[in-house]
Order: sequence, then structure tokens, then C-alpha cells
Amino acid sequence: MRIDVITIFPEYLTPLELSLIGRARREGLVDLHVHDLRQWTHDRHRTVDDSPLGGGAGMVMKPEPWAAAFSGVRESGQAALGTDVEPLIIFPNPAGEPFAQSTAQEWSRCEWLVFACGRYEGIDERVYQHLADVGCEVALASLGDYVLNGGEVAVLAITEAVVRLVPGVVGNAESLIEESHAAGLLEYPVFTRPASWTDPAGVVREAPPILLSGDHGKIAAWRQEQSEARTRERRPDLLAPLDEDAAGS
Ligand SMILES: Nc1cc(-c2ccc3cc[nH]c3c2)n[nH]1
Repeated sequence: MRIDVITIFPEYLTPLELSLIGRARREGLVDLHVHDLRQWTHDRHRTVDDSPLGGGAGMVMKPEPWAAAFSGVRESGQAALGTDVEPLIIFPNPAGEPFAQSTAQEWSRCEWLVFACGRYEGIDERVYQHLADVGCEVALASLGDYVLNGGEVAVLAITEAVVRLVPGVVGNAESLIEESHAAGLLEYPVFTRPASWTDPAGVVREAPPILLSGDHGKIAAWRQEQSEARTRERRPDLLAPLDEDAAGS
């Protein structure tokens, strides 16, 4: 998988050099490139924004640098990939489609993702129109109903959620199956040693004895029951589709 990120704050993306994602890059499972949008400006001040037409607070990102950036990244990406494959262009945007585990699973199968990090009050709408008119595949993704100052934090989260699903990135692929949202449920509670722990308040806390039984069938059943109970309690909305399916079967 190739990933390109276009941003005016490239240093915001340095966490992608760390840990699991960093290792995936070093092992060649992911080819990730971060680009400073200002490299596609030509004035002395390397201007990427201007006042909103029609007035209003803040600044809007100018269309020219973005159009040049997409063109440049497309050219370098296709040269590196050795094909005329087109990327999926993803704009983190509070007005976008909610990003969910199902989105991460879909995008983890893409050959090439290009992330565009907006800032200020957003990007001139004509950039989106231009990309659509030249046939680019574009997605607007929201991390949730809250407002960030730009797209970089969203790209960190989306990239981690997507790349960890790329085969070979997570050592134990089985762990991807049982985690929250992977199967439409919240994951079960986990415990480790000591089986009996006296907490700082002097309370003795025992791990569920079933987990020490060695009966893997019963343990699996207990974990499924815990996932369903936890989902019903905390996220009944996740069960609605599953309940409908069950009712219809
Ligand atoms: N889910 C979510 C996305 C954003 C977001 C994404 C891009 C920009 C650019 C300027 N402000 C932004 C905010 N906030 N919340």
C-alpha cells in the first residue's frame, strides 16, 4: 500500500514513523510519503490561504496550491508504482461520512491512498469540484461529531486504523478478529496475572475463574456473552442491525 499525505504541518505526521506503522514502513508493507503543501506555492510568502469570499471569520485554503499538489503527487505516485493506477483521495472533514471500522477494512484493501489535510475554515470548494470533474475518486471522512483545527489528527487516526489491517502489519492476525467493532460488537474484558490482585485500597480483586479453567470452549462462550452484554449496555445502536438480522432469519 502507498500512502501520500499533503499538509502544511508535515511534522504533525512524525508519529507515523513510530511503533507498528513505523515498522510496517521499514518492512516495506506500507510506502508512506508526507508532502508540505507549500512546496506547490510560488510567492515569496508561500501563501496557501486567503480571506473568505463573501466575508466571514478566518481564512480559506486557496485552490491553486492544492490542484498543483494533487497533480504532483499523482505523477510521483504513478511513477513509483509503475502503473497508471488512480488513488483514493481522502479529505478528513467534519461534514464527511463517519469513519468506522468497516471503512478502515475497505480502505485497507486499496493500493494507494492520498490524504489531504485541510486547515483554517477549510479548502476552496472548487478543489473538490475539480477533482470530481477530472474523474478522481474522492472521500470525505469524519472522525466524529466534534471539530478539530485541521485534518492531520484525523489522518493519524485513520492511517493507524487502516494500516494495522494490512496483512503482515499486526503479528497475530487473530487479534484483529476479536477486537472491538471487528465483528460488530465491543470486545470482551481482558485480564492477566496476577489472578488475585489486592488493589491500593486493599480490595482483593479476582479474575473470572472461568479464564483459569483451561476449558477453551467455555472461555470462548463466556467472552462472546461478555461482548454481547457490554455492547447491549454501552452501544445498543451496534446491535440494532444484528437484532434485525436475527429477527429476519
Ligand atoms: N471529524 C472531524 C474532522 C475535522 C476537521 C477536518 C479538517 C479540517 C480543516 C479545518 N478544520 C478541520 C476539521 N474536525 N472533526
